[in-house]
Amino acid sequence: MSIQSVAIIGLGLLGGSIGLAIAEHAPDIATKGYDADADVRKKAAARGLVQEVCDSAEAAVANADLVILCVPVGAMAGAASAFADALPDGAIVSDVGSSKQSVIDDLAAVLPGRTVIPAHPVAGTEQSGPEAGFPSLFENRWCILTPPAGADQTAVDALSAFWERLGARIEIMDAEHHDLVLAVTSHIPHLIAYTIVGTASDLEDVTRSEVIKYSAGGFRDFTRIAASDPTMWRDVFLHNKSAVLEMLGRFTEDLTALQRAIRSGDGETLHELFSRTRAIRRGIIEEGQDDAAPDFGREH
Ligand SMILES: NC(=O)c1ccc[n+]([C@@H]2O[C@H](COP(=O)([O-])OP(=O)(O)OC[C@H]3O[C@@H](n4cnc5c(N)ncnc54)[C@H](O)[C@@H]3O)[C@@H](O)[C@H]2O)c1
Ligand SMILES: O=C(O)C(=O)C[C@]1(C(=O)O)C=C[C@@H](O)C=C1
Repeated sequence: MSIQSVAIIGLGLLGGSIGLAIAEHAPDIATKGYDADADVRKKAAARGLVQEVCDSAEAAVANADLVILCVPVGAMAGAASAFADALPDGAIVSDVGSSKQSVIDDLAAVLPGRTVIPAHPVAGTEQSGPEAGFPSLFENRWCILTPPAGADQTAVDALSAFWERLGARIEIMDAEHHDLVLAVTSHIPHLIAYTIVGTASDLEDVTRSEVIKYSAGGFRDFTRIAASDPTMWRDVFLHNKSAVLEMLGRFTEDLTALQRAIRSGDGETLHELFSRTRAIRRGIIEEGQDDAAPDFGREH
């Protein structure tokens, strides 16, 4: 089975990038798209993100052999219900959501008996919307597929081949493992970045001085991702709740140990940790992994 016709639901950063990447890397594939926001549809048409921008989700999926949901994880069920009755027989439904178990549960409920193969391209930026997409977003990036137990292998192979055409590297993982790994490598870093910007900003009120204005390079490097879309990230934390809370617990314990070391003047502990983590971070850069996802380890 090879993918000939793709419908993209949600034409923001991810949906737009998929449309542009298909046009560049797989121009034989036909593309249609739909977004719930009329203004986004207008901008998507103007930028040519897909060949045809439709006025309904049902029109977009007619004749599609792959439908990709590119909406916030909290909107997946609603977006899929809108086209459920028009989905062609045999079509694969996938998504790009940043958490996976909740998407599997939500799509199984609204698309019973249909072929659903969730995916997560681990590639993005702090930008969002129809102006933000670009065709090289997925090149040399991981795309993690989390097929549910008993998933149709032909569909998994077809979806893998599709993402490979866009330049991605494929990893197959179970959804629970995905959600734990991404909690620590992506979700908690965003939470910390959002928090520290809020803390620094609140400090301006206390000190009556312009803390953010004088923020140094470290703060700026570290907080780029705090400019990310609030709806997307609200949904990630609400839908990957247990994995985030588990990893946040571990992180908090490590942070508390450092707090203790600072309070007690334990320089040895601080130096040992900073040396170890510097080597790990430098290793990521030297191995050329800086632009790709970390090594997730293989469970399969
Ligand atoms: N931004 C990233 O770095 C990144 C990376 C990988 C995966 N993701 C995931 O990709 C998905 C999309 O993120 P994005 O960055 O493209 O967001 P975005 O805000 O740029 O685009 C999302 C679009 O979905 C539309 N939408 C919302 N509800 C809809 C509905 N019911 N039907 C149709 N359209 C609807 C919105 O109008 C918006 O245009 C999210 O699930 C996110 O977790 C994001
Ligand atoms: O580079 C960024 O700006 C991102 O936040 C991208 C990023 C990440 O955390 O790596 C964000 C969310 C995703 O689901 C995948 C990628």
